[in-house]
Amino acid sequence: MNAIIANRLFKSFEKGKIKALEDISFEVKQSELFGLIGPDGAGKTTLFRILATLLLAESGEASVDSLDVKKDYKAIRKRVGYMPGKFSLYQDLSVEENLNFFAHVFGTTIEQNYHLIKDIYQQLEPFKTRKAGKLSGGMKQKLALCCALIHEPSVLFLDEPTTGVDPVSRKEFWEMLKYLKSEGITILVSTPYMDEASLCDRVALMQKGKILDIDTPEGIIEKYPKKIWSIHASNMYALLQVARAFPNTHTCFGFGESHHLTLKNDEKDYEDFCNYVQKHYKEPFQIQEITATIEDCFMALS
Ligand SMILES: Nc1ncnc2c1ncn2[C@@H]1O[C@H](COP(=O)(O)OP(=O)(O)OP(=O)(O)O)[C@@H](O)[C@H]1O
Repeated sequence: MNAIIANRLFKSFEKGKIKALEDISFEVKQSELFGLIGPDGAGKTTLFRILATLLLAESGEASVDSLDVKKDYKAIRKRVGYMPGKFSLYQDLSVEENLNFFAHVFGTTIEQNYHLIKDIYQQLEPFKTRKAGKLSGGMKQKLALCCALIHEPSVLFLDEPTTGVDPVSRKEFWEMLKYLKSEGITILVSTPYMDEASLCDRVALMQKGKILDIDTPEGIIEKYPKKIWSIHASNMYALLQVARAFPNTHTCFGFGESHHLTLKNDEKDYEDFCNYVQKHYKEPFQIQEITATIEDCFMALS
């Protein structure tokens, strides 16, 4: 069964000048961990706001748990946990006060749904009297997740929950999401970090209000259309200049500690490329065929 359906959603701002969403359609199955992957301005927040019934689309339909976002907005709000990207907590309230506040709004108590938040809450408990504004980034995100879960939602909307969070907390956060999924909760999560795509069941790659592709992370990688190589040398900048000057270079981008290279005619150009670099870069360099990452796929699609 589909827990979320978006069908041909359009939304623009400033009298149509900014097209935030253009023909967005996708479905998320029950208990699926579905990622919206895309850079700033892709339209992720706008999409969350429409699905969370906080904003109306110009056209198109959407439903959450088979309820219509327009007609049934009150019922949807009771079933959905929404963690907005911009901070959702009351900075001057303590950890415990924030949780109690959200529980009270939804007519429940911390005790009633403790099983869902137990693992995260135990990490927060030593700081329960600390004001939310004084927590670290990772702790704030954990508290915000607890607050979004307090009424035992069937669907969770998490807008960039790991942005600005340290790598250890990011890892813990994703482990928590896996647990929540195993509890039957459907999760729609957005992230600008391409490496987090592999942690989702399926992802939609988004850019400038459009969906470029929807698939499992493995499916997206399998569809990558070209051979790809990683190149490395002591002077990475000079290597990039030379690699880009080779007439049959298709793309060459800096990628962490190496550059990722594609050639117009794939392996047919490989030898000529190596000879060209040897001639113009003059110093030793390493080249190795690799499997594309989600980021490579994103670049190829955009
Ligand atoms: N209320 C608004 N008024 C005008 N433009 C808006 C409004 N909300 C969003 N936009 C614009 O719509 C586009 C999509 O924005 P959105 O916030 O949905 O993207 P995003 O993928 O969530 O990126 P970010 O992480 O920057 O929020 C952007 O160009 C943004 O500037």
